[in-house]
Amino acid sequence: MQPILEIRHLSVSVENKLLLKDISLSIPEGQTHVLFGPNGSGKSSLMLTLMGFPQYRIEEGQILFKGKDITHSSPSERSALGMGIAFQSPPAIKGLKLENLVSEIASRFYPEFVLEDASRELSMESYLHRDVNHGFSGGERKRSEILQLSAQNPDLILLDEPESGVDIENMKTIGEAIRNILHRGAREKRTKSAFIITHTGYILDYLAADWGYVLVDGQIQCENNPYELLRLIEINGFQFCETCELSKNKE
Ligand SMILES: Nc1ncnc2c1ncn2[C@@H]1O[C@H](COP(=O)(O)OP(=O)(O)OP(=O)(O)O)[C@@H](O)[C@H]1O
Repeated sequence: MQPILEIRHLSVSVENKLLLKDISLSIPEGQTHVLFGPNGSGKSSLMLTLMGFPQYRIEEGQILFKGKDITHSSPSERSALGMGIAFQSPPAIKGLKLENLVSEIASRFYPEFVLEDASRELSMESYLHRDVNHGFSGGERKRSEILQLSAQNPDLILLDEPESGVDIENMKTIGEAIRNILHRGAREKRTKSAFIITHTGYILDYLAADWGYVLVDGQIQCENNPYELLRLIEINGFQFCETCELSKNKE
């Protein structure tokens, strides 16, 4: 089956500093893959590169989405093709009501979206009239991000640390909402796909993750079952990658 996302030998720089080195991976349609790695290893940079943010300069390699070469496509072209992202630290937008933003997203991407149901699911009803993320707490910003993703209904969901700043109760709300987006329309076709950055792995309690990678210093050090990788990281830290038997990349 054709992968929904394929990254081939991708190297990326920001401000003349090489951040990502020779990254190759492939996410089959319907699968959820996970990206682990220490702070500053380049995880967010990879997500933002995938979404097409122009400050991330592609030095080498290719990104294919649904078989189409999107290496040089704009973020709006990528979202039109079915790619969506929830940021690690979503920005506030003064003067734009959350309800108007979400309705606009739904009208462009997913007209079947029912704002009332989705905002109830995420306990966001009382935030709809407020400016997007303005004065929102960390957890409220995350729920606002997932509401926007829900209205976009993308085929590939990029999630940058969905747990950060979220309490345990809200983690359940967010985890279940993400799972519902992934399974939406599952009767007609396969589950949607996701690529998720996580430090704690809490989100993995709500999703069935298929594969995981450990990124260290801009390179994928090893890859394998994500639950096993998380267990090893918890016990040994990221150093285990250097000698790990799980590595598929090593000669
Ligand atoms: N736009 C940018 N301009 C300058 N430096 C950048 C930019 N984006 C990323 N970097 C640098 O690239 C490195 C990797 O950052 P990145 O945010 O991708 O790491 P990360 O693995 O997501 O870290 P964390 O787990 O702390 O979120 C960092 O040293 C960061 O300062």
